[in-house]
Amino acid sequence: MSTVLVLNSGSSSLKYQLVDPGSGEALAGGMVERIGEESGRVAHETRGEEMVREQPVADHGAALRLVLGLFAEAGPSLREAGIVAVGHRVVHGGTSFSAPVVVDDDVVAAVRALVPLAPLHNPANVTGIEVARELLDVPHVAVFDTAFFADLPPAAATYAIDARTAAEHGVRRYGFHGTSHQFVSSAVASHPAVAAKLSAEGRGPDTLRQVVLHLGNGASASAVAGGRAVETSMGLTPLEGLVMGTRSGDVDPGVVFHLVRSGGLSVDDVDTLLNKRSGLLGLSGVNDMRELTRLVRSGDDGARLALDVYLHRLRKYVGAYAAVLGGIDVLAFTAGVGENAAVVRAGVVEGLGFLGLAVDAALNEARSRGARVISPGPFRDADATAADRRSGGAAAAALPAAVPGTTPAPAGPAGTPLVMVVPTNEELAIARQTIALVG
Ligand SMILES: Nc1ncnc2c1ncn2[C@@H]1O[C@H](COP(=O)(O)OP(=O)(O)O)[C@@H](O)[C@H]1O
Ligand SMILES: CC(=O)OP(=O)(O)O
Ligand SMILES: [Mg+2]
Repeated sequence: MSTVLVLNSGSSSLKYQLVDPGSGEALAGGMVERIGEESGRVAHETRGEEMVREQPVADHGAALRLVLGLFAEAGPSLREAGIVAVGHRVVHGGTSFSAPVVVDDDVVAAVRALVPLAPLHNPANVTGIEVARELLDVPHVAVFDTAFFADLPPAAATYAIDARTAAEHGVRRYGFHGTSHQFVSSAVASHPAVAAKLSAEGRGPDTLRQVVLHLGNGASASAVAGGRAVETSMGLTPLEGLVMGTRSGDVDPGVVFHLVRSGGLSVDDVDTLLNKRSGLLGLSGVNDMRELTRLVRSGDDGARLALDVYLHRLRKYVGAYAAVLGGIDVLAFTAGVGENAAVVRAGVVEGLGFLGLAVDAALNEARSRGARVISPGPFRDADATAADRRSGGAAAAALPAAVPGTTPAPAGPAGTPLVMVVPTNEELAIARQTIALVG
């Protein structure tokens, strides 16, 4: 067996997974949280058993040493598991990287040079790579969040600001979460229900138009035409676009000038405000979608407004991307919120009936693993039908609606878009790209 250790180093966390790219199986995985804080925590899971430790973790070096210790103690042994490489998630690849690369000193220097464009993410990525190279004597591969979007059409990648200034400072739309958007859009394209739909319409896969919504703590949308990304909501940095857990997404840039000139905030203050104290957290006091929906159910007005702003932004993007694509065949939901929050999926689709989008309530609320169709109509897979039977009403209770309900468009046999839930697996995608390079 050949396995890849995948590392996703965040500013105060280290997520990891030992993956067999051949079978797709995760042999172990976990997360070190609150690195550099007074109280740290690590949870390591293997063979369905979780081992949790609460202890201070000084830095990313200490975090990785701790993780390697847990592999030795709780298994599996990295050597026996046949580790052949480490795959690193790197958030910003700038214009230097449009594909995975084997890490050497020059690559580390280039990732470090991109820190000003991703101050929240790239410093941790650099540290993670440096520490891992020291501790694990196997090839290391960097897989970039930006790569899938490296070839966006110029009209989508270009900001309408002075061209010379933009070029001088590398100002353009880069896009992020690309590993996830690529994984999900390709899972959509190879799904039997999608193949059946295209075949019924007499069309090839190169005509497939998808909108993918990656809704996690960070959130982004992409428009994918025939497998190629043609638009995405994150920009120069992962701050633009959708409303996120703690990030504002789109705001008028004038807000920044106003807060600096008249509000007495420094540029760093505004950076922190928009990245860490905005989004759902800024509007409602909580950034976790589970807590937010609980507050909405309890009648909390701030939470209701936060959810409405979140859903309004999503509907706006789906409509815009349908226009960019000249139509929509599949709307796919993924990541923590997209995969689990039926209420969010229903809330996005509500009001988009004019595009032919609709969800079947039972399918939407079924708890089911695996990629599945949740719209009504003929192109449903066996998995969805089974999920339908299993659901048995355990689904999320409907929330009080602020948006007037619209009647879903009747499901037509052909031409009607599918709404799907497609679990993302960035670790598997990184492991596969890593092994493809060094295997
Ligand atoms: N069962 C659930 N219902 C609603 N939201 C959920 C559920 N499980 C996870 N989430 C939400 O998913 C988000 C985290 O998504 P995730 O993709 O893990 O984020 P990230 O990788 O960016 O840390 C959180 O807002 C969390 O509330
Ligand atoms: C790029 C980005 O926003 O990543 P994350 O969602 O992991 O913060
Ligand atoms: Mg994520």
